[in-house]
Amino acid sequence: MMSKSALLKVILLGDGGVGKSSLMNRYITNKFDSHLFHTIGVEFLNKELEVDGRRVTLQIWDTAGQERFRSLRTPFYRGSDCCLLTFSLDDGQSFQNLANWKKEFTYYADIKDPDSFPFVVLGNKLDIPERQVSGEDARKWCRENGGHPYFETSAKDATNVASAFEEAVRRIQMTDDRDGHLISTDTNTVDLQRKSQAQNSCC
Ligand SMILES: Nc1nc2c(ncn2[C@@H]2O[C@H](COP(=O)(O)OP(=O)(O)OP(=O)(O)O)[C@@H](O)[C@H]2O)c(=O)[nH]1
Ligand SMILES: [Mg+2]
Repeated sequence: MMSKSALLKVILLGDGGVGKSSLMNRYITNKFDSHLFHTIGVEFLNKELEVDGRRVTLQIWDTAGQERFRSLRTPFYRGSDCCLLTFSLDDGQSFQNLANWKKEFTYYADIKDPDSFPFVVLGNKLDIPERQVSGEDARKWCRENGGHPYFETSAKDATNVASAFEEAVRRIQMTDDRDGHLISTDTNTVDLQRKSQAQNSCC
């Protein structure tokens, strides 16, 4: 039986139109729609995968980036295991807004220690030749804001999409391993008190 820790919630945040829904659709259904409607509120889809020999169910939450939908998306941030901060490489403003997205997420998800929370940054629409954001600037931002991994993706031609989601899983597993979360599951609780008593009576 799978433990609860195998269900990983990953949330996509970023300005309206940067391609969050397209990235999720590309990853889950391997399809791309060039006339996608703006998302209203949130939607989620599950995908089972294996990363580095561990089976997980990835639950991808796609949110509405437009400001007018703020109150519809923020209640769904809690319980996220990883946040994918997304911008569009042909839209400098969406890159400038990454800091606001990180702040909004940290606040509404109630993240106690943002420095150790796994964020992954995605620069999408790599297939569009007219870039407004250089890879160098994006990497610099990631370095200076917590050392986040950075991926340049294209939902249109599928570049790096699977790699980015798999990196999210890896980051969660790294954080969980470090904090020891994977040791404790619903069916197998370790009782430290009892163990120490047993050791005392034995020796
Ligand atoms: N050329 C290109 N277009 C893309 C790419 N990803 C998304 N698009 C297009 O960009 C537009 C917006 O994409 P969405 O996926 O709806 O953007 P979103 O971030 O979900 O937007 P909201 O739901 O409003 O937050 C659509 O017309 C997509 O077809 C990409 O990688 N390359
Ligand atoms: Mg959308």
